[in-house]
Amino acid sequence: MDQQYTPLAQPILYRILDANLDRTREGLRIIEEWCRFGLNSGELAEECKHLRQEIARWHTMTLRSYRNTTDDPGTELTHPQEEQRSGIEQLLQANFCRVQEALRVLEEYGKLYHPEMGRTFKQMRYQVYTLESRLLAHERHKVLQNSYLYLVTSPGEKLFAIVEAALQGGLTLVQYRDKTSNDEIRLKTAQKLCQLCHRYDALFLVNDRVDLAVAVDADGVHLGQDDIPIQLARQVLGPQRLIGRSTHSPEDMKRAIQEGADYIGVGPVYETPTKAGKAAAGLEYVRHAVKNSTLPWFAIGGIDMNNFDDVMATGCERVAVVRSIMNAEQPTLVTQYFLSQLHRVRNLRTHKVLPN
Ligand SMILES: Cc1ncc(COP(=O)(O)OP(=O)(O)O)c(N)n1
Ligand SMILES: Cc1nc(C(=O)O)sc1CCOP(=O)(O)O
Ligand SMILES: [Mg+2]
Repeated sequence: MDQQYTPLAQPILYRILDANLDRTREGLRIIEEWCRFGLNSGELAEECKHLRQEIARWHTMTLRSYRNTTDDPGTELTHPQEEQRSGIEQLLQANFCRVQEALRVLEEYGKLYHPEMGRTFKQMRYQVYTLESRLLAHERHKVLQNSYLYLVTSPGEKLFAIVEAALQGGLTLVQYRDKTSNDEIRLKTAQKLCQLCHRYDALFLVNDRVDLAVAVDADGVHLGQDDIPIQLARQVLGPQRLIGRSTHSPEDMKRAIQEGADYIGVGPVYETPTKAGKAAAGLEYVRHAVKNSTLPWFAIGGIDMNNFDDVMATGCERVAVVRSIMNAEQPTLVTQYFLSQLHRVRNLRTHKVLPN
């Protein structure tokens, strides 16, 4: 592999290759740690390890012997953003970016070193793009699986303050729902909410609007029965974003599962002014979901602290609310209350104190 290209370029070329082989291995190691300890995904961790091993094969003693860290001006160059990360998502994104850039360098300069190197690193760059997509999808599904409370927002002056207060209370799933504003406002609001949610490592979905979800790089979209088909939304959003579907009957549920939704809404449990004129599907439909839903599902519609125990008595384990949090005097406390009750019921069921 240590084939000489031109005597003059060799030390420079070797230093470039050494530095970028190091960069890819380090970046992949950081990603691998998250796959292993954060996501508990042996499969993804194994893929990172495999890539690192493949890279190590090219990182020969000869290339390493050209390293000269003391004279490298690049070691002093850091960007302020490198010193702070707002959350795991940003940390992963920064490291994927670093790995992909370094792979591109290896692909180009590698051509001057060995004909096989350019091809290998080109292939690896595409493998890393796919890994990034799979990891993102895995990450989103994992947060969804662990989310038991879902806040669906309503417009208002205190929107951002309320959502942040709920996030501080431990909320991990937020849907932006605004049926009245114009698109300019919707876009700006969705952008801000998306950033806010991601700062707290919470998922951010957009109600109805696939285009807005893509525009702000949201984690997914929530579609009603009258919105576009799931297959079409999937084509636009790709496999790594989440798609939720409202269901109001056993037939809706069956169809949403068949069509590939990632989660469903089950309701309205009670009649609610938030969706005035819509008849309640009732607790009977919630019981149907307990027995039949193979997807994560959220009971929604008129749920508050007073009727929460009745909803949970059906066997339900996830709820979505609008007014209970958006109209609360203390959204952090209400969020904490819901989350602690949802956790308590799950614990009692696990220990068979309550029936499943
Ligand atoms: C979690 C969740 N479930 C159901 C709905 C209702 O969606 P949809 O039927 O599309 O009605 P609108 O919200 O668009 O009025 C939801 N938004 N979220
Ligand atoms: C937006 C929405 N969708 C529903 C459904 O059943 O699909 S019920 C609902 C409104 C939920 O608001 P609140 O918590 O204020 O009652
Ligand atoms: Mg809708």
